[in-house]
Amino acid sequence: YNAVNDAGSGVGVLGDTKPLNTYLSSGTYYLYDTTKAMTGVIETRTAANSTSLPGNYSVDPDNNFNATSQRADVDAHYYAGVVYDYFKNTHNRNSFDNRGATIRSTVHYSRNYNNAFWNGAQMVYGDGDGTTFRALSGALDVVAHELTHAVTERTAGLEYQYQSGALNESISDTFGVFLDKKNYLIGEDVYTPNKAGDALRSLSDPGLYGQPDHMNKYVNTTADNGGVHTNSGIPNKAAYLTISKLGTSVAEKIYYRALTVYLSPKSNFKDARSALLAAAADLYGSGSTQYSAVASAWTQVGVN
Ligand SMILES: CCCCC[C@H](S)C(=O)N[C@@H](Cc1ccccc1)C(=O)N[C@@H](C)C(=O)O
Ligand SMILES: [Zn+2]
Repeated sequence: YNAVNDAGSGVGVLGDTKPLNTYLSSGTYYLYDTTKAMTGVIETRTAANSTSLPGNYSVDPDNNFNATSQRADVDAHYYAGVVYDYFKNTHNRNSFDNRGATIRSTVHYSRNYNNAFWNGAQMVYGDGDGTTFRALSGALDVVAHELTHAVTERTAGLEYQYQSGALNESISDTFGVFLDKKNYLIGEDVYTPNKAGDALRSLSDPGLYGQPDHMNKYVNTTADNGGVHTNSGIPNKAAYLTISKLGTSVAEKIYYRALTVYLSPKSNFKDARSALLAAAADLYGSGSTQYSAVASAWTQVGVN
């Protein structure tokens, strides 16, 4: 695309000011980013607390998106650009389809909606109820989580249930940590705004938030598509052990190669171990320290 961008600015969910790539048309500024080397654009819309998607474009008369009601829009737009840049610059992937597809986000979905999701076509964010969550697009790891679901859907296609679903969830959390490097927590910037220091999940200690961190604690349930948000703690712990040992820049190459070359729709945790080992072998050799670090991580969570 690379059309002219009308650089705007905005205030995000946490009250921080950030630059925005916007588009001027007939005297109105749109959250419509044409600056990326992609066929499509990055566009942000609002459902205005309805559940109808995709909703209308987020607009502003003076290119300063600083109204309180625009904070979720600002962060969804800005962080979508950050995640686009990450996949392009770090993994040479051009959007979730690797063909420059438009990245569409809709904020203000429903009322007091304590969640965010990828619906197969776009990202969708709730505002939270102000107690459990504040607007979910306010966290980079949430945006990375959701956009990674799109990448997973176009590559491994991990079925969203039982072990393949927990793996799907874990891949999204893991790339959330690859993007939001400040810690191994997930959702901390938007979870329980009135309570400091907690998070929705922890990769370093899944047990802190009620998740298993070893196969012998796997939860057999039909709830939540077979416990995909619970059992993700096991591959999440393996990811933590891998990242803390090898560093982000090595770990993210192993994970991206496993996701795009070796994992498939019905892959379970054991298949994930094999996929990550195969990727590590391709990248660093089967006798490498990287390879043995991956093997050790999965052995430590009881997946051999
Ligand atoms: C609509 C049904 C729910 C779909 C699940 C989406 S992909 C999901 O996993 N959402 C994340 C949102 C998130 C991500 C990172 C940090 C905080 C919150 C999620 O973990 N949702 C939890 C609350 C859940 O659905 O149990
Ligand atoms: Zn998810």
